[in-house]
Formats: sequence, structure tokens, C-alpha cells
Amino acid sequence: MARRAMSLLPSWSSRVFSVELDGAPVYFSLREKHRGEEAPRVFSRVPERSGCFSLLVCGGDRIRRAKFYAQLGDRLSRDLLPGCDLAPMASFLPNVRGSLMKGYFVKDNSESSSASERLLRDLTRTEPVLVCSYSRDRDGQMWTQHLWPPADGQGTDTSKSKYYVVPSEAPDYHPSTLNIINSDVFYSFEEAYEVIKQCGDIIPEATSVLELLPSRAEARGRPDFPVIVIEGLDATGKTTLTESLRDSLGATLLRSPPQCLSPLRARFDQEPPLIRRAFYALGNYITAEQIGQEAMKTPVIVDRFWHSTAAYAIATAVSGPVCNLPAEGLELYRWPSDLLQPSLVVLLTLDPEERKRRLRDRGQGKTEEEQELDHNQLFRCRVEEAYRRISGPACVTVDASPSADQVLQQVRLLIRGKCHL
Ligand SMILES: Nc1ncnc2c1ncn2[C@@H]1O[C@H](COP(=O)(O)OP(=O)(O)OP(=O)(O)O)[C@@H](O)[C@H]1O
Ligand SMILES: Nc1ccn([C@H]2C[C@H](O)[C@@H](COP(=O)(O)O)O2)c(=O)n1
Repeated sequence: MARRAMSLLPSWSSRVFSVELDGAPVYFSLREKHRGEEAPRVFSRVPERSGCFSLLVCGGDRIRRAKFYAQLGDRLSRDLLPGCDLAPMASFLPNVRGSLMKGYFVKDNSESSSASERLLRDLTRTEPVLVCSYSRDRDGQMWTQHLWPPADGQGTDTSKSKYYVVPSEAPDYHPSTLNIINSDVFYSFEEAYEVIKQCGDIIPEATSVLELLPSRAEARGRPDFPVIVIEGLDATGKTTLTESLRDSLGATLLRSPPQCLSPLRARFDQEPPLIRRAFYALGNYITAEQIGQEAMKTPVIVDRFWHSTAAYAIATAVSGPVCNLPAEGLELYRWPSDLLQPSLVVLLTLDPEERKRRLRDRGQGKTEEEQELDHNQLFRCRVEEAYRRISGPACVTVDASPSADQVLQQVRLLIRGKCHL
């Protein structure tokens, strides 16, 4: 951990930090000399003898990092004194892919910060974290950041790690977009496979996933029969439509994740994004193998595929309004080159009120992500927009509010036009 932390130090003063305050990020950066700027807003109203801290998850292997970060917020809320404010934070090098570190900012509002310091010091001894403390300079106006030496004290010169904290401009892209590739969205079988393989010693079910994988993932040549994927938020009518298409076209109906992963799905849904998304990514490759076999004999209809995997992952990694999504046309939205490409992808869209009505009428239990979709209008908009931005193949949007039969006819027309069926 110490050696890894050291390798981050040369870039420390080029980093930007963001603290989520009331749902909006406040950005700051570090300077060796102060030029009279006011301290960033996050440092207001801290008692004289107390201070602020940042805790960034880094070092260690990525599985451990992901697992630790997933429970860090709860752990800090539980163990910090009631007078402390806790806010999600991140640190990144602007426009440098993979440079994002996530963590928490602690503002101690109690008379003395010694209890927080003790707790954070203990964490640095056992966990993959970097901790910085912030203190006021003599006149009380400026704040300085001090990087704590790693717990084993190996070779860190702390006198060189003191910086003034100054406000910073918002970056061009939302910082979360920097780490999406191969942490939230996987663009090859190998990348997703590596994650699930590395989980084997902590998640026994990972071995079962590996046993179900096709021996070699490769985009086959074009299948003999058309492959039509139906996508959309929950309750937009995918099941209803895919079953009707199967019956009316004499097609085979498949889904992603495939049936064989159903018993394992709930287990992986509990895991942090890195592991959960790798599981769904591999599900697509198993489904692709099944598609390859079935499409030699009949047309194939698929209920959810890679569009779902990528769109939900991107929409979850980024917070806030749609404008925080990675820009349209970026490589983040490209189809994995080793994954079978469908002939047509249809995205069903529905007015949010009608979607809610259908959900109520259906009356089944909801997953956490489905509840999030219900409660969070912004999340729903981000998922739909991410769906639309994915290319290679892009999806064709169909309004799913008419009757089930009308939607079926509409999609049949599209299939006839595109696949001559
Ligand atoms: N065109 C339609 N008009 C009215 N109701 C519909 C229509 N299509 C489907 N429904 C009803 O809406 C509900 C949700 O449909 P369905 O289960 O097909 O959606 P889904 O997209 O597969 O959902 P999920 O992703 O959550 O499985 C069901 O009760 C279904 O009968
Ligand atoms: N190919 C897939 C299918 C599903 N997911 C994820 C995205 C959502 O979290 C959830 C939705 O599935 P449903 O509840 O409708 O079965 O599953 C995915 O990532 N990739």
C-alpha cells in the first residue's frame, strides 16, 4: 500500500478534488504558494481547534478497493462522532483516464478533532487508503492540506506534502467518467473474466460463473437468421413484446442474463459495481453463445443485451443531470469488438406515469435499481439517454404507450424493413 501511495505523490499538486455538497460538487486544487484566494466553501464554519480530513481509497488490488469503498460510507457514519459531517469526495487528474480516486470528506464540527484523527489513523494501518488533514494557517483564512505518511512510515517526506487549498474550475467532463472503462463497463470478454476470476477467493459463486462461460469468446460471423434485441427500462413491455415476437415469428427467445445465471444473480447484485457489472458483462457472452447456436436454425429475439449492461452502468457511475453523462460519440459508448452484434436493437420508451401505472398493476417486488428508477427521475433520464448514445448497433426507439398489439405491429414493421422477416 505504501509503495503504491508513493507513486501517486508526484502528481498530487496537479490533482483536482471534488466534494459533493447538497448534491452538487465543490472543486478545489492545491498550490505550493498562496495568491490570496478564499478557501473553498467546504471549509466554512469549522471550530478553532478542529479540522477537516479527506480519505481516498487507493492502493491494494482493485477487488479489495471496490469492496472496501462499498462499505466505507456506512462504516464512517457509524464510527465518527455525531458532530462530524461526511460528504462523498473524489480526486482526479483532469482528462486523465483511470486517475479517479473515490473517498469521503470529513468536516469535524466538534471542539477537538482528536477522535476523528484516531479513527482515520487506525484505518490507514489496515485499509487501502490515503488520508489528508486540513488545517488553518496562522491568519485563519487559508487552509493547508497535509498528506499523512503511510502507516508503515516508509520514506515519506511529509514536509514536502503541504499545500494550500484553493477553489478550482469544474472540469470539462464529470470526474466519474474517467474510470468507467473496465471498472463499470467492460469492452471485452477478457476484462470482465479477469474481475470475476480475481473474486474467486472471496466470492465462492464466482467459480460457478466461470464454469458456465463459453470456452472462447469471439464475435462469430453474421448469423444465418436475424437477431433482434428488445431493450428498455423495467415495465416498458419487453417481456410482453418479446413473447409475442417469438410466437408470431416462430423465433427463439433468449435473455441476458441467461437462465443459467439466475440462481447467482442476487448474490452478484449485492456486490460493488466493479464485480456486479463484470457479472452482467459475462452474462452477455453466455447469451451470445446461445444466440450463435440458435440463429443457425431460427430468428432470435433477445430480452436485454449489452445496451442494458452499458446504459445502467454508465447512468449509475455518473450522478446528477443528463449533461453529466460522457459526451455523445465517445468510445465509452462503443460496442465490444468481441461480442456478437444483433441485426436490430429496439428501445421501448414510455411516459414515466404510464410506466408507474404498469408497475403498480403488475405488483411484483422491485430490485434496488428498479426502486431507484422509480424515485429518481434524473437516473431514469440518464439510463434512457445512455441507451440512445450507444452505437454499433445503435437502438431504434419505439413508443411503447399504445396497446400491446399496436406495439407488436410497429416492431414487426421495423423488423420487416431491416431484417426482411
Ligand atoms: N402495450 C402495453 N399496454 C398496456 N400494458 C402493457 C403493455 N405492454 C405490457 N403491458 C403490461 O405492463 C406490465 C409490464 O410489462 P412487461 O412485464 O412486459 O415489462 P418488462 O419491460 O418486461 O418489465 P421488466 O423489465 O421489469 O421485466 C405488465 O403487467 C404487462 O401486462
Ligand atoms: N444484459 C443485462 C441485463 C440486465 N442488467 C441489469 C441492469 C439493471 O440493473 C437490471 C435490470 O434487469 P431486470 O430487472 O429488468 O431483469 O439488470 C444488465 O446490466 N445487463
